[in-house]
Amino acid sequence: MKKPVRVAVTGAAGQIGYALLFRIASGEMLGKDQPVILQMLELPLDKAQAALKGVMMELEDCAFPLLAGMVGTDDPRVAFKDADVALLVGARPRGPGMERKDLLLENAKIFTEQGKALNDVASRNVKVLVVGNPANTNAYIAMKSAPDLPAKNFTAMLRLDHNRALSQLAIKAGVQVADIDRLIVWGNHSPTMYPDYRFATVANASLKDKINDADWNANDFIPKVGKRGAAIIEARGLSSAASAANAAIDHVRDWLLGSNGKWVTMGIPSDGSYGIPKDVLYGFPVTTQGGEYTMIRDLPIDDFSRERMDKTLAELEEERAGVAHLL
Ligand SMILES: NC(=O)C1=CN([C@@H]2O[C@H](COP(=O)(O)OP(=O)(O)OC[C@H]3O[C@@H](n4cnc5c(N)ncnc54)[C@H](O)[C@@H]3O)[C@@H](O)[C@H]2O)C=CC1
Ligand SMILES: O=C([O-])CC(=O)C(=O)O
Repeated sequence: MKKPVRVAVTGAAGQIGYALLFRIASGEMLGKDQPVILQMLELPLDKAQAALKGVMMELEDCAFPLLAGMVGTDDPRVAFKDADVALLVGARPRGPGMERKDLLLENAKIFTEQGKALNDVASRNVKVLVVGNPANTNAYIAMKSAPDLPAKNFTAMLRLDHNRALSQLAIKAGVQVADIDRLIVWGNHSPTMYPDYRFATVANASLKDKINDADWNANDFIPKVGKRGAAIIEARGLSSAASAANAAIDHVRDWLLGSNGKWVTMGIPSDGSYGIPKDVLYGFPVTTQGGEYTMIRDLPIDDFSRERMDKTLAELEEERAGVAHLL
């Protein structure tokens, strides 16, 4: 029997938590032979803690053979103690009359505190995925608040955008999702993101040549992927949850177990590549192996792409400036 992996999940009683925890406990994230200990954080409010208790009762009722232990808490230092993986899902949602700036500042407080707690008590090689919005900037704040941990271990979730783009491309080209490789989503997890299939292949042929529709790319595909989150809210009255949990599982599974040469998108701190300033948490194409990711470098960037990559960068720089005084 392998040694259990400690997985911390914040916002554990929320929508995404409910779609995520059961799949982690069943082995879909770390493998069907890998025991896990779930360390779940919720707000110190009676309602949130009661809901968390209910989720833990249901986890118990599943009798998952791989679930080696559970902790439910309102204290980040308990939730992150010795954590090998931390999924930071809980965040402050936008309230009535709240400006984007207020939302940033409220979340900055949460992610400063959680970054510090990770710095103090998590495994020295903890792999962090930030899902809670604004995900890139929250990940940046947590990274800056954890100076003793490797900066490269702080990532933001662009995988839902990547998966959304994959499905739209497969529908348009009449091909299977599984046959598409080399897709990228550059930038921020926001409508400014740039899904880019210039290098994408399907069965080793160019997907762009197969689609051959620049107007669809600019006026249909890019805005549709960018605004998909809003379209789900409009349709469901609630934001994406099962698909977000699924993307979180894909992100961590590929990071830890490898992408087998496939390109995947991760929000990672820039090393200065592609003119993205160092440390900006930006969606980049990577391959993964043995718990490490490697950025795909030196891809040619045309004018159309440069303009979009700079626009999403400008938004991230603005978010970063808005919280700079707290870091
Ligand atoms: N990066 C991405 O692709 C996506 C990100 N999201 C974001 O994920 C976040 C969670 O979404 P849902 O689960 O639908 O929201 P939700 O509101 O259903 O659940 C969030 C949970 O987090 C808890 N929480 C809030 N602050 C916390 C804190 N400081 N510590 C611990 N727990 C805390 C709340 O009590 C709540 O139970 C939101 O910020 C949402 O915008 C959602 C979909 C996709
Ligand atoms: O827009 C939201 O609140 C949820 C989200 O990030 C998405 O679905 O991409």
